[in-house]
Amino acid sequence: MARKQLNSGNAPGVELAKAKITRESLGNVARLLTYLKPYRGKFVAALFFLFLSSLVGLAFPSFIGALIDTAQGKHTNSYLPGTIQGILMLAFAVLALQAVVSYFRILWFVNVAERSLADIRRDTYFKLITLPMNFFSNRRVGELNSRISADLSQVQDTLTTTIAEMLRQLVLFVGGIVFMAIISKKLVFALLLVLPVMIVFAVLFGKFIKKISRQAQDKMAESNSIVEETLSGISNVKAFVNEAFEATRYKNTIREVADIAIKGAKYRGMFVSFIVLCVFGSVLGVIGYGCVLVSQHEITFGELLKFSLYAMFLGSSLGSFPELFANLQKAVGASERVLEILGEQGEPVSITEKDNAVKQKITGNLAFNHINFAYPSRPEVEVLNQVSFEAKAGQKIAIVGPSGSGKSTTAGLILQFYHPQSGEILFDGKPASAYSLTDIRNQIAIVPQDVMLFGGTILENIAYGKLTATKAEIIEAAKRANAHDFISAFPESYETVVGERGVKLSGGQRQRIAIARALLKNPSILILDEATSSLDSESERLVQEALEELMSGRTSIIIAHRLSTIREADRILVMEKGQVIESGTHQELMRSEQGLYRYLSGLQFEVQ
Ligand SMILES: Nc1ncnc2c1ncn2[C@@H]1O[C@H](COP(=O)(O)OP(=O)(O)OP(=O)(O)O)[C@@H](O)[C@H]1O
Repeated sequence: MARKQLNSGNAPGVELAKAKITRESLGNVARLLTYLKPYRGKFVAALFFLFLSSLVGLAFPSFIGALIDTAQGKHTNSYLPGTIQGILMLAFAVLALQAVVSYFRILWFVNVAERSLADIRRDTYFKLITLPMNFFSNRRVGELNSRISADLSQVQDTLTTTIAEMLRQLVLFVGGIVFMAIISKKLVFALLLVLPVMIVFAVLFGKFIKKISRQAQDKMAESNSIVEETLSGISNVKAFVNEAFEATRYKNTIREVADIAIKGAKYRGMFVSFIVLCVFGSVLGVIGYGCVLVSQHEITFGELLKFSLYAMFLGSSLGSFPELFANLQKAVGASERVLEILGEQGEPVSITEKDNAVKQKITGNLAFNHINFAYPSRPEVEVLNQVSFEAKAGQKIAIVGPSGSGKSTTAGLILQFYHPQSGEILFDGKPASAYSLTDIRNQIAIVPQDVMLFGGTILENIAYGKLTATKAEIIEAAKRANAHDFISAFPESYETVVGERGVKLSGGQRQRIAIARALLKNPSILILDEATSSLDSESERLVQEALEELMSGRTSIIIAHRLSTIREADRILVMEKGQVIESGTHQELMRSEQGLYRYLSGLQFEVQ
């Protein structure tokens, strides 16, 4: 039977989909096996030791048979000593060899698998974080996460356990047949008569079971995503009093999972019963026939015992194949999903820190020239239509407009998260393509609506803007961002842990941390995505002051929700349905009586 896993993988409990084993899928997996290359010496040694230990395992029935025969005064095996003592001594020596070999085989297999898996994990992660935004908009975080955790753990299990076990069982199977044939061809012939029928039946049955377990896995994934969505949006669930709705939704899918799994278990149970009945039943029949041969003095009693032990090896290795094969199928599926990521085209960004130094400086001139854009996931919906504007270095450009008009999309294009289908984005008069992606993003900072803080300390969170910053630089940035005072008020000051397991910061405090982060980055172009939720007036004043400090001397693109904050902007672009329909200063735009800006201003004035 398949052994317990020997590694750090966390695959148990996560049922992974299996894939068809075809020449193509095996070819794919072979691509992952190239990760074994640096460790091939150890891997080959482990394989050899595995082979050796399996082979040595095959010697035991011979020892036992020979012991019985010798006790009865017969010397049936000319390769072994003729005395009980001699056989025992040799058997113990082989046992000791087996112990040593087994130790190294496990150690080396795990060693190779863990190291190569760490390499695959690293590459997959590197690939993931350099993939374009479009890749992420089409996938769920949970699904991607499971590729790195569950899928790779399955591959790991296969490398450390399944492959080894398959080889071991194969050696026992083939070796068993050969040794049995040496004892009695007639008996082996009898055994081989029943085997092929059982194998064909087992394969067909296995396919059927696979289909059912796939259904269960799909349903399970559905129920997992309910949990994930509900928990990550728990405040929404509570606010809408939708606990009952979510509970029913989850209860129903989970019941379906159970129903399908039970249906699967029924057939799996039948499958196991079949194996037990047929495999062991036929072994029993064959041994019965062996007894007849002993009574006719064709073989000795010791040889029959030896044969029976080999037959048991054969039975157990046959019994273990379905599970091992299923594991292999899962690993093939898992590898294909991992390879899918590894095969994606990443963005040309560097993942080595030393390549991140700015090579081409941008002073801060930015222009959009007749930009047309549709998201790759929805190519038929034009989100930006002929958008043109210019921001000279140091200017403040505000973008206003109703929800869905394309403001955040414009920011995404500046950051090169996406690329326009037509038109050009120019930095200092040169097209974006003339710069490396790293150079552009290194010289732009964004203060987003929802500031994301990592689960580390405040110091680390500010340092995210410039990883090489000294503590003095970080404190200086925090001071300029009006954040130093509130940070110092915490008992652990800059070492205070924030995020899920730490202090919860208020919206205004988070924004000031984001501003400090941006100050530290010292960008030429700044994108401010103004928070829609309003802060209390003191907090608002502190944030506004910090923003003024941040904006001074840089090109700022302000996505504004409150028109009161952008009166001083050099130009205001008014967007509607992906088009810039008005542009000018606050005064200019207010003069246009029928203008959208004036209308929106009026609305906000009424609300305030
Ligand atoms: N990743 C995406 N894939 C496909 N369509 C998107 C994507 N992101 C936004 N859109 C669509 O693009 C349009 C413009 O969205 P955008 O977020 O730029 O608007 P916005 O003006 O910033 O709105 P808001 O003020 O509500 O933030 C919307 O119709 C939106 O549905």
